[in-house]
Amino acid sequence: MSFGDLFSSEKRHYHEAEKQVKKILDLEAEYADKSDEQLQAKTPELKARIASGERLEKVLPEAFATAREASRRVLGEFPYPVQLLGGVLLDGGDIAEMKTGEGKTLTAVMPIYLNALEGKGAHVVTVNEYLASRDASWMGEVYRFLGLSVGCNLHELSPAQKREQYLCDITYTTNSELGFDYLRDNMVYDPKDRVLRGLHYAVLDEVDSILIDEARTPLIISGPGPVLDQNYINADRFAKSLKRDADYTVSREDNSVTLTEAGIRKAEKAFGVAHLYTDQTAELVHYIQNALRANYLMSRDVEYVVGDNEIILVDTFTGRKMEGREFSDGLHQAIQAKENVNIKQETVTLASITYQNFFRLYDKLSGMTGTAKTEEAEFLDTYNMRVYAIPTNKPVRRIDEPDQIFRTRHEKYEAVVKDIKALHEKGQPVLVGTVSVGINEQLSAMLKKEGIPHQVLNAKNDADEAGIIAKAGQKYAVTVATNMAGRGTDIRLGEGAAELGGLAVLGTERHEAARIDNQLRGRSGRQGDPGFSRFYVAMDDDLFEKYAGEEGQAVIAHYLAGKESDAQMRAFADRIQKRAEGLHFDARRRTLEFDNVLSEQREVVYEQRSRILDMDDPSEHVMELIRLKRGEESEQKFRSLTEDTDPEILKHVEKVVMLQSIDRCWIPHVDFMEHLKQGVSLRSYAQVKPIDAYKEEGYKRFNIMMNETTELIVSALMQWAESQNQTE
Ligand SMILES: Nc1ncnc2c1ncn2[C@@H]1O[C@H](COP(=O)(O)OP(=O)(O)OP(=O)(O)O)[C@@H](O)[C@H]1O
Repeated sequence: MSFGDLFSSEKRHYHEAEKQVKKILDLEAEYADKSDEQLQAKTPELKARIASGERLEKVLPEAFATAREASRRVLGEFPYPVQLLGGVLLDGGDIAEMKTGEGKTLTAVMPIYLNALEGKGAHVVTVNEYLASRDASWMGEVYRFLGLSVGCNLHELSPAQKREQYLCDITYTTNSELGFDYLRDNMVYDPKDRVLRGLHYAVLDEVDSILIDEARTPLIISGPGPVLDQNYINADRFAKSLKRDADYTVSREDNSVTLTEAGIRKAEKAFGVAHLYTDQTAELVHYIQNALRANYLMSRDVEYVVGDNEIILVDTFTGRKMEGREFSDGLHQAIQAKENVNIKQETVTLASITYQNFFRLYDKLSGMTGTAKTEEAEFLDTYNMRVYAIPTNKPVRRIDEPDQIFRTRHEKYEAVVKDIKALHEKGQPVLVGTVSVGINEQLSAMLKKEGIPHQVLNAKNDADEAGIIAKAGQKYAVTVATNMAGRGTDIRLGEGAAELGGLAVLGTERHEAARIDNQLRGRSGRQGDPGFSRFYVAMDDDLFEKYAGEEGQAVIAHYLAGKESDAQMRAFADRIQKRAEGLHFDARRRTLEFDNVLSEQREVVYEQRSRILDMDDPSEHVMELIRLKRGEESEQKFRSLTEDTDPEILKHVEKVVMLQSIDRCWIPHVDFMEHLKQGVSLRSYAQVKPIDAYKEEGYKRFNIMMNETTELIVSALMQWAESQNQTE
């Protein structure tokens, strides 16, 4: 599809949505005349029509008109036409960009009501639990009035309670709780322990936070790894018994230790294996290799020091200790064995998924936010969601001033404080945005010195902050907040504040994404309120130090020498911000590419697990595996061994054993992918080898594992059967 086509398809789509809005508006008077009972009767009626095959698109105007009228009666809020437009686009599986204070919470009610009528569950996903609970109880009144059930899924709930929430027609929850529930559901041993029932339709509130900002770090469930102490100790003992050059050689150039032929023979003898390098001995080789590296490449007090029963890494460039950091992939444990300190248990990743791949599992996904247009291409490319900018209910009156440019941060903060003081003296409310908590506190100290009373927020307590930020529009209020603080709460102007010019937003630094800057600006000027926003930029800001590069530093030097104008530096700041955005985009892309490898396999494994979980009688499957792997004779033997066992118990055991085998094969694979991802030189991995190479490697390993799975199932069952035989 060319851009031109895309553009016209978007226009067509938008046009269709407008037509739907008109239909909803046409129903306004008719629905206003209905009694409560008549309005409530629409729910079963529409449900039945959808169940008998009527298309959602067809039912939409009536469903929206119903929810709209119910909102008026229950909440006293009647959705504006622009909210209807936003709602229709949400139903279409796209992103509605609606400015702060336009009433996104209410907008979502209509498409959620409509999609819940299908009876498969509709989810509203927010970024924190405070918002989920607030919106569930606030909007919940409308749904309940219309006869639908509403749940709120929170972290603290038990599986049984969670299940109850997900069984409601509509469920409010957070992105992380939802993702973890999905992963946990795929790790259960009894289908009754699952909490979710499919992923049907979701509206993501603050969709850019969820799908862009949080998309860099996947959701990971980890658990204790195998206890390996003895293996490390054995390998260490073996390594220490070797003689340099006779049994092993060291190459400092490529930082490696290699066993000689004699060394290999010794290893085979020491560990009782016929051949050291085979498929079955890979794990052993790994232990030996780590023990060799620990003993002959890593030097105490150079690469690490031994602390209070622990190994502490040393940065070999600066000589500084790196507390809390560890060598990966077993080397740390090998060094612990070498130095005879406690061997920490390893952790393994039991399951992981990126938000990208998780949310793509929904039949239909939509989202809303104040700021998405800047990331339009990524939304389309990654999620196949289009971004529509919804016009505001009233024209925006806020004035966005050009950035103020300073030579140094010091000068900048002095100017910020001076401006806050002036605004505060006349009573105009001020919201000061900072990128980091550190700056937040520094500014607060400066304000204290000036005797300016103020509130400080740094996204640590969502519920308290919502209360504070809601008051940021009062006369004389000065609020210093990090970007994320109190998100999702809109700021209404207090009495007399509009006459003073409305809320003043001062951004003390340009963020690494323009989108986040826009979010801050958008805090002011809601529903046609007056207000202004202004950013302060200094040449030694983090943004430039991190992303300007050499040529950028030259531009800055020019400016400092008086050779560039402020206007040129504004354009320069835009350019550097774009560069930062590009790099972050690349990072998300890479995370996703790694996860894509896992994703296809996750599908197979989770499906296999599900199939086993849902099996009434796994015996047939087990028999087939045995027949396949071991032949008729084993089958006979197995049957005779298990003949007297209670068939119900046998079924249960067979199931659990099969599930465990799948997990045992799957987990190291996930962990392997994690290693790749977390590897120090992730970037070099991606540069040196094309991603496809990893994919192939993944498949290869996976195939082996699937074969092993069958092996494991069979041998575990045989073992179990034999033990049964002995005890009887
Ligand atoms: N149609 C309406 N009529 C009257 N009040 C409304 C309407 N829609 C929303 N509101 C009110 O407007 C305020 C802002 O709503 P909401 O918090 O949903 O805004 P928002 O778009 O989500 O903003 P934010 O970006 O802060 O999340 C709320 O107090 C809500 O009650």
